[in-house]
Amino acid sequence: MSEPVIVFDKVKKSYGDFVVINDLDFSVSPGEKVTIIGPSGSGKSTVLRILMTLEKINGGTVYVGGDPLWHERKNGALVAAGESHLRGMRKQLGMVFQQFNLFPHMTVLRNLMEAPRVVLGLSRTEAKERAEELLQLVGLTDHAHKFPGQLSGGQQQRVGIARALAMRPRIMLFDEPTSALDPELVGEVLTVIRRLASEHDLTMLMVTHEMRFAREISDRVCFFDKGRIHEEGTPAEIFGNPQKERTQQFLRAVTEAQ
Ligand SMILES: Nc1ncnc2c1ncn2[C@@H]1O[C@H](COP(=O)(O)OP(=O)(O)OP(=O)(O)O)[C@@H](O)[C@H]1O
Repeated sequence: MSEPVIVFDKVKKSYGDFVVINDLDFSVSPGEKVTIIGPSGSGKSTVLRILMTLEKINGGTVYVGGDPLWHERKNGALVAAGESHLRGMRKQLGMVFQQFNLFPHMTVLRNLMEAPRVVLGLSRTEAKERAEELLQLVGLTDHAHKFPGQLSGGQQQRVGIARALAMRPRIMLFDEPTSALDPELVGEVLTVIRRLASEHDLTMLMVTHEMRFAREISDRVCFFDKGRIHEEGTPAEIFGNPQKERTQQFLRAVTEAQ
C-alpha cells in the first residue's frame, strides 16, 4: 500500500482553553475520497483550514506528501516552518470554500488565471489555456468574461472549483461546498464534484452535510465529534450499520431533518 499523502499525528488545536482538535490521528491515502461528517463545532472545517495553512496547530505534526507542513527540518530537528516553506507546501492543495471567496473585481477568466500566473509563473497564454480548459470542465465557457456578481451561487461555486484546480493540486479540500446555495442550485455543483471524483486521480477531503452525496462518492466516511474521529468506515458501514451510539444519534437527527 502506498504512503499516505496526508497524516495528522497527535495534532492539537485550541483557542485559549477551548480545545477544537484533540490529539487527532488521521491519514488519507493518495487518490482516496474521504468525507468528514459530524455535529456543528466538532472541528471538521478546522481540519481543512489547518491543511490549507489558514490555522496554526498547537501540538503534534501534520505531513503532506511525506513532508511536515507546519514544520521544516533543520539539522535533523523539526522547527516551526517559515513563510517560504508554507508557500511551497500550499501548492499541493486546493480548497473550495463555503462562501466561494472569488475576487469580485475580476472576471471569471481572470479569477482562474491570477494564481497560476502569480504563484506558478505561467505565461498569460498558458494560464488562459488552462483556465479555458477548466471552464469547459465545469460547464461555464460562455461565462468567462462575466464578473462573479453576475453569476448564480451555483455558477460561482463551479468557478471556485475551477479556480482551485487551476493550480493543479494533488489534494482538493471542499468545505461544505453546497451549504450556502439555494436547494435548486446544489445539484449542479455536486455533479461537477462527482465528475472530478470519478474521472481524476485527485485525493479529495470533503466536509459536507449532504449525506446522500457523501455516501455516493466517498471511499471512507469519518464521523467527527469533539475534535476527534469517533467512528470511521466505508459509507456502507457508517450509514448502513454505525456501531457507536453517538454516530447513530447524529445520523438519526440529520436524516429526520433532511
Ligand atoms: N478563530 C476562532 N476563535 C475561536 N473559536 C473558533 C475560531 N474558529 C473556530 N472556532 C471554534 O472552533 C470550533 C470548531 O470550529 P469548526 O468550524 O472546525 O467546526 P465545524 O465542525 O466545521 O462546524 P460547522 O459544521 O458548524 O461548520 C467551533 O466551536 C468554533 O466556534
